[in-house]
Amino acid sequence: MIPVRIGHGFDVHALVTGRDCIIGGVNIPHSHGLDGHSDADVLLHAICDALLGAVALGDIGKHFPPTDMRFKGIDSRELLRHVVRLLHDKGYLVGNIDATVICEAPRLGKHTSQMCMNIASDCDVAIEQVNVKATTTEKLGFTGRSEGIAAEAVCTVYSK
Ligand SMILES: Nc1ccn([C@@H]2O[C@H](COP(=O)(O)O)[C@@H](O)[C@H]2O)c(=O)n1
Ligand SMILES: C[C@@]1(CO)OP(=O)(O)OP(=O)(O)OC[C@H]1O
Repeated sequence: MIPVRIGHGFDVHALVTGRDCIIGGVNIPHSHGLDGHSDADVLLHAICDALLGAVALGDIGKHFPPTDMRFKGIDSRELLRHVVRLLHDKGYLVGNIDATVICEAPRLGKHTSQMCMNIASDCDVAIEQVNVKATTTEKLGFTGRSEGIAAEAVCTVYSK
């Protein structure tokens, strides 16, 4: 068994009216929310993909197809906890997670510590093992025009 593995995840969701803006399990007050089959938590989806990638288990769409009504409106923290169980079943534990959310608005600085707490709890790790950052794209591109929000995540996992 490979003792340490890394994973990478990337996700994008469109910003629309009439939806909640849930990022890292935090419902952030904002004029627009994120569109998707689930609660569209772009950050948790990038983290799920990083963890799945680290243990070569495919991607989020393979495990939770967007055509499956069981996942309509689902809280992505449930998806993350399921992914962590799969990782444990494969004999691995989460090492650390570092993630970046990319958007002009909402401002995320005051919410990142709660996001880290949610992620650490769902991944069964200490808060020191999780980091969430935010950046803009200086008004450039689809994130710069606030058409959507992107997130990237990298993680390490290690064998039990
Ligand atoms: N949605 C965001 C974007 C950024 N921040 C914080 O602002 C800092 C500067 O952003 P730049 O895009 O100019 O690098 C960034 O480091 C974050 O701390 C934010 O809170 N919310
Ligand atoms: C999370 C899932 C669940 O059906 O739905 P979406 O909210 O559309 O999110 P996406 O990042 O496109 O990943 C696909 C699905 O697995």
